[in-house]
Amino acid sequence: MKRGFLNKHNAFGKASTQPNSVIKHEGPLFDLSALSKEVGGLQKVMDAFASPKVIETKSLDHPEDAWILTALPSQAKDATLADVPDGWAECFITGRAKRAITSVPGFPEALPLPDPARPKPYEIVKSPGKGTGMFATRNIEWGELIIAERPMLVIPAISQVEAMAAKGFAKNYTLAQLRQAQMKEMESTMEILFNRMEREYQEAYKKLWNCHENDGSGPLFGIARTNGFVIDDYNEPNNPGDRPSYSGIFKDCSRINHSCRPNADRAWDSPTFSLQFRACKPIKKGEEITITYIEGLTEPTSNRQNQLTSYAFTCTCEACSNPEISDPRSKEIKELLVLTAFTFNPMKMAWMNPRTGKELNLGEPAGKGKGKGKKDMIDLDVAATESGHNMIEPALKGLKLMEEEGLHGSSEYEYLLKKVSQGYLSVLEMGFKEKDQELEKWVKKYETYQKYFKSARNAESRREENEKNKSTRNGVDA
Ligand SMILES: C[S@@+](CC[C@H](N)C(=O)[O-])C[C@H]1O[C@@H](n2cnc3c(N)ncnc32)[C@H](O)[C@@H]1O
Repeated sequence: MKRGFLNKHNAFGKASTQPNSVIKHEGPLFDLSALSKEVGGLQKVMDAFASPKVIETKSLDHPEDAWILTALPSQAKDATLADVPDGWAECFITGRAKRAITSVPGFPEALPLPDPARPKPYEIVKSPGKGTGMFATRNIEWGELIIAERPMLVIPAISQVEAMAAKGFAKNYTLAQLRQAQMKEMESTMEILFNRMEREYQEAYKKLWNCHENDGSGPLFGIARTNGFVIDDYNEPNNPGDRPSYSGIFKDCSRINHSCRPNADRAWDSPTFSLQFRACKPIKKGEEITITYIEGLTEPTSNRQNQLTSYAFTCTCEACSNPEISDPRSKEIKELLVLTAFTFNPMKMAWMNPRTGKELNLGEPAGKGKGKGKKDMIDLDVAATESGHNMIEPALKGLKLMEEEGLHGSSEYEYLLKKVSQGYLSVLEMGFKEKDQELEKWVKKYETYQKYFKSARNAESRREENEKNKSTRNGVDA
């Protein structure tokens, strides 16, 4: 892949951070309706595409739907990274998102240091066959914070760009024209954002990988599409399917390569305005630090490879290199995950899929007791005991298989830890005192997992907290 091509681009002028002034788009972002009437479509008139019209404003209070360019956390004019080592992001966001970001309690908190007593745990160096990557400079423990980093840029995620474009462009555009116009428009906005970036960030940005060089993305937007991490907060209401609306591009985090059996996990933390990565397996000095770029790590190898096509590489991780071992094991894990998701409904005396509300045809619930008979007298206690027993066995098996498969950093692993703990809790409540130690062991494991991997503060943690408060208020055990 060609590198260094960006140096020639005329967008890379003098660095000018404009921290306290806000640049606002004037009029609709994607109104190219006049051009769409041209015979031959937009292709013919690429140079005539409207560039975003921007006006400077000192106002800090913007209408909810206005698209603005702003630095967050805001900085003094001409601030440098030497003055503000935690950094800041040049953002292209709505007035609504800016309000949401800045109203998070504690914003902008200082970044946590990985471990002040120990040397920096990573370096960015060449990774054979993968360009550049992040490598451990010392042993890193399970759960340890590897890096907390603020984005250099925050821009609309691709699904949000599409939602905006669908609204703003003329109806008679073909899909290809629409895509072309989106790309052109985003590239123009990226040029303005880039020119606002601090000089050191500009240099780092230019060096990031671009796997969208030949699809019309434009050099700056191509880099953003290759290196963006979804920011799990501040969603726009017009984004279909409640998908994350924003994406962040990072100096170091964006260098982390993919593995289907990753050793690090990430979470967005709103008060510090940073993305945080923790080791989800012990990592040895010299080992590459990897994350997953895709969903569904228990999917078959071919599905995972398909999901990676937009990144233009073929994964060669342990699982992708040994599909004959990995695929059947992953299939079994998936089945166990489905099984443990079922709950026993004592009113119906049946196992229910909580998502579909349908009964599972498993036969009788396992275990001893009078609840075994389908039409027996309904006995909530017995049903709960059996539900616990039934949950423990598949969950333990799933955990073991996940460890063998190298998936013990995944959210499914946490889910199974919870299921085992719940299982032991329910059998203990029924008087099986000998299970006390087992319960303690698994609850401790689950809580330790949560302490590290659920420590970030974002929309998800707020939602979980609300649900917990709601169920406590209703007198239900949280
Ligand atoms: C976000 S960048 C990661 C950093 C990048 N390697 C670099 O040099 O800056 C994503 C790109 O890295 C490369 N990459 C990531 N994971 C890889 C892997 N497992 N094998 C080969 N290439 C990989 C691909 O080119 C991908 O498009």
